[in-house]
Amino acid sequence: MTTRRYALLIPVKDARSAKTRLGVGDGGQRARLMAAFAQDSIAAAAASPWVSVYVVGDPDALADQLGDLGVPVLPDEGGGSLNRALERAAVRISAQPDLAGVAVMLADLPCLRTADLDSAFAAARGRAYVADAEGSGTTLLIAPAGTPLDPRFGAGSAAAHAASGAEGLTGELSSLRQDVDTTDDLEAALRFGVGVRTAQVASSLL
Ligand SMILES: Nc1nc2c(ncn2[C@@H]2O[C@H](COP(=O)(O)OP(=O)(O)OP(=O)(O)O)[C@@H](O)[C@H]2O)c(=O)[nH]1
Ligand SMILES: C=C(OP(=O)(O)O)C(=O)O
Repeated sequence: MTTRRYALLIPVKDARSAKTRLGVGDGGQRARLMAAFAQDSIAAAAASPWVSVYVVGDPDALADQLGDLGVPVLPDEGGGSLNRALERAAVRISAQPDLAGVAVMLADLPCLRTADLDSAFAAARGRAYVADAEGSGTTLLIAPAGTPLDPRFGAGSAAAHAASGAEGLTGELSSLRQDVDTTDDLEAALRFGVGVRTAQVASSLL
C-alpha cells in the first residue's frame, strides 16, 4: 500500500440528461436513480485509502445531486466531450504534489464495494483499466504518475484502452464491473446488491 494517493476523477453529468437507455420511471424518477448511483459510487470510492475523490461536472447542476457527500467538484471543461473533460481535469489536478497518479472511475457503479477498488489499484503495475462485466466498456482507468491518462471512454472503450497500451486487469473485481446502462443492467445490479441510496430509490420505482 502506498502512502501517496491517486486523484480519482469521477465524471457526473446533470442527472436530468443522463441514462437515457434506462427504461424505468419518468424523467424525474430516472434522474433520482442516476443521482443515487453516483452517490453510492462516490461513497464507496471515497472510503478507499488509495484515492482522493474529485467529481468532474457542473458544480451548480450537481449541488443537489451529490447530497451531503462533501466531495470537491472540478468544472467540466469538455464542451460535451467526456474524454476532453477528463483530460482537462487531469491537467488541473496533476499540479498537486505527491500524487500516486490520476485515475478515472465512472459513476454508474451502484454495487461498488471499496475492497474491489482497493484490489484494482493494488494490481495495477502501470497504466491499467477495468472492463465492465460485458467486456466492451471501461469502469476504471488508472494512470500512475509519469504515464498519460489518455482516456478513451465511449463505445468500445475497453478495446480502445487495450489498443492504447493499457493493461486490462483480470481479477474478479465483480462489484467494480457491474455498471448500469440499461434496465437489464439495473435488474442484475439489484440482484447483486446495490448501495443504500440506490436501494431506497429503486424500491420506490420497481
Ligand atoms: N462531467 C461529465 N460526465 C459525463 C459526460 N458524459 C458522461 N458522463 C458521466 O460518465 C459516466 C458514463 O456515462 P455514460 O454511461 O456514457 O452516460 P449517459 O450519457 O448517462 O448514458 P446514456 O444516456 O444511456 O448513454 C456517467 O457517470 C455520466 O454521468 C460529460 O460529458 N461530462
Ligand atoms: C462511457 C462508457 O460507459 P458506458 O458503457 O456506461 O456508456 C465506457 O464504458 O467507456
